[in-house]
Parts: sequence; C-alpha cells; structure tokens
Amino acid sequence: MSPLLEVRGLNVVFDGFRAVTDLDFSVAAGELRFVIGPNGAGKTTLVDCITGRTKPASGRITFDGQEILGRREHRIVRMGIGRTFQTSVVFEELTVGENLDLAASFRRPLVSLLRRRRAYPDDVVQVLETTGLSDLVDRKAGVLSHGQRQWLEIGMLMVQQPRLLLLDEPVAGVSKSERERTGELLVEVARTHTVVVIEHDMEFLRRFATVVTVLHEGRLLCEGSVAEVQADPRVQEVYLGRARSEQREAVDVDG
Ligand SMILES: Nc1ncnc2c1ncn2[C@@H]1O[C@H](COP(=O)(O)OP(=O)(O)OP(=O)(O)O)[C@@H](O)[C@H]1O
Repeated sequence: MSPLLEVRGLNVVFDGFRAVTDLDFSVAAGELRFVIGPNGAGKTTLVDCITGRTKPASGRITFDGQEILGRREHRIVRMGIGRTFQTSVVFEELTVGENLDLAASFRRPLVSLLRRRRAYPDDVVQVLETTGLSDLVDRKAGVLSHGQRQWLEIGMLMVQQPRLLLLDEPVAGVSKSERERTGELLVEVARTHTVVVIEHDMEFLRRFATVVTVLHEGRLLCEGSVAEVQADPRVQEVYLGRARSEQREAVDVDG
C-alpha cells in the first residue's frame, strides 16, 4: 500500500544554511509515528514544509498521492492535514467548548455560526468526550493546566476532521500524570487518524511509541522501534555525545 504521506529528497536552505538535506520520510495511513532528534535536527522544518509554511529548495511531498508542494497553507489544511505548534493557539478568554466550536466552524457553513444554539453540536460533544474535557466545557481556556491545554489543542484539530495530525511536542511542560493521559489520547486518536508526533521525551517514547524516526542535522539518521533506535550507536553518539560535551562545557565554565 502506498504511504499516506511521502516526502522524497527534501532539501531546505535558509540563507545558505542547509536545515534539511536529502530527506526521505513516509508514513502509512493509521500510523502513530514519533520523530525525534536533538535541537536543530530539522523536525519543525519538516513539519513546516508538509504544512506549506516553509518552501523547500527541492524535493517532493505527496499526501494521499497528491502533490503538496506549491500549495498554500489553507489549501493543505483543507486536504486534511492539521498541526499543533510548540506555542499554544487557544483563545484564552473563550471556554473549552467555545474554542472547540470555533475550530469546528471551519467545516460548517457560515450561517450556522450566526445561529444561536443551546447545546454544542455532536462533533464537539464527541471530541469533549474523547479528550476527557467534558467536565471542563465551560472553563476558560486561559486557566487550564498545560496538559489540559494540549488536549484542547488536539481536540481543536480533531473537530476539523483531518486525516493526518502533526503534533509538535505535546508533552513539553506537562506534568507526569497528564503525560500519561496525553499518551493514551494519542493512541486513541491514532485509531481513527494518522498521527506524527515530534517529541524529545525518551520516557514518553518508550511508553507510547512504536516506530521512531531519528533526524540529525537535517538528515535521516535511522528509523525503527524504540529499542532499535536506542540501541543504534549513531543515536547514542548524537544524544550521549552531546550530553558529554555539555558536561565538558559545564566543567570548563565551573573550573
Ligand atoms: N526561518 C529560519 N531561518 C533560518 N534558519 C532557520 C529557520 N528555521 C529553522 N532554522 C534553522 O534550521 C535548523 C533546523 O531547525 P528546526 O527548528 O527545524 O529544528 P528542530 O529539530 O525542530 O529543533 P528544536 O527541537 O530545537 O525545535 C536549525 O539550525 C535552525 O536554527
């Protein structure tokens, strides 16, 4: 079966700096894929190219067999690709329900926005349940915890009914207990969607990842199960080598 998302020979150059080099990356429909790599590895740049935010120097990206490159961001959203950002995009003064309703309105005719409704539509109610936010439906988004805010953002994508969700560090700054719930939510979302997660947290990966793609300095370093990538000497060098040099720097500064 051909992949849902296919990236071939991707090259991204920023003012002469090669941020991504000859990258091949593909994701099958229904996968929950994790992408890791040290700072500057090119993870966000890859997502930016898929979503039309960054224009690569060369390469191809197809989604469900259709070329993405050259399309505007909103067209790519309409093709069924949704993303979250490292920084939150919820409206803090609106409630959880209102945020979801607004996100869902993207798919509805404008007239339905103008109609006053007593209850939230079924798709919003469904997502409130899936994300575990039903009890917080009338809570202002601005007072949510980090984890709850992440669930809301994932919910805001889900109501737009994308086929592919790209999530940028969904457990950054999230408490341990909420991480667990976020992981369970990702697994649940992946039952009906294809999900790509950029994540640094190794503990979280060990718990929830199946296939992991490792990027380093804009290139594909390796791909495999969590155990396989952890055992790969190149991955160890990239992560541990970095940790060692950071330790050395700390010693140099201290000494
Ligand atoms: N708009 C830009 N202009 C110039 N350089 C950029 C731009 N965006 C990214 N870069 C550079 O490209 C490289 C890859 O950045 P990218 O943000 O994709 O890495 P990342 O793997 O997502 O890292 P992090 O984990 O820190 O978010 C970095 O060296 C970064 O400084």
